[in-house]
Amino acid sequence: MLTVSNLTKAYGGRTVLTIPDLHLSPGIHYFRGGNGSGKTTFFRTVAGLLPFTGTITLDNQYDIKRDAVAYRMRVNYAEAEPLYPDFLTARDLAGFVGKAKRAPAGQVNTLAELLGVDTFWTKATGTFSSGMLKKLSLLLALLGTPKLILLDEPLTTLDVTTAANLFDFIRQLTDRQEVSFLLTSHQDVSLTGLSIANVWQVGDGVILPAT
Ligand SMILES: Nc1ncnc2c1ncn2[C@@H]1O[C@H](COP(=O)(O)OP(=O)(O)OP(=O)(O)O)[C@@H](O)[C@H]1O
Repeated sequence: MLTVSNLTKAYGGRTVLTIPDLHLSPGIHYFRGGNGSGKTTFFRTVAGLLPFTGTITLDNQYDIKRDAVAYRMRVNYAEAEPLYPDFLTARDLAGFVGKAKRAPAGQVNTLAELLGVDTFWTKATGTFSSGMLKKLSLLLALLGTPKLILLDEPLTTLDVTTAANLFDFIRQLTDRQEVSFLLTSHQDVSLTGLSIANVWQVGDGVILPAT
């Protein structure tokens, strides 16, 4: 599903990740590691938000650099701590992102109800609690017809009902083998109820299968 080759990611000349060769099969992948180990850097790089050296290819077809638009249409990302321009509403952002990601008719409203974003649809994000920001970021990451969704710390600040709805929805998508997910969490991922077959340890600048 995702192939990473000869990747090096540095900030200001300091290398924080080196990934010679990583193949991720379809399904749900959990990345664990201590604070500052490189999980968010890896996710932001795979999402196409950070420059890097090397190659990232989706489905042996879409190269993140060569096929930049096609790749980004198929890879969505929810930040661990999302921030938006504070004057925009949930409706504004879902409208923009839904259009950019070519969301199918009705998808925005269905997801807004699933995640409870409909209850604060027209409020400015500057007035949101951290849980409301998290719900909106998860909604945005589900829009369109992605093949891969990256969720950085989806459990933090999410209320129990919304978390159950979200993970039920993810289970349906992965059962139908439509979408793959990469997750990070400092909390117990068994709380998601998802069957996570692939666990990776991030640390010392590398990513290795967890033992
Ligand atoms: N914008 C940046 N500029 C410089 N260094 C950065 C930047 N972002 C992250 N780093 C460094 O890169 C390393 C990896 O950070 P990253 O945020 O990827 O870790 P993480 O595993 O997501 O951590 P956490 O679990 O605390 O969220 C750390 O040493 C961090 O200091």
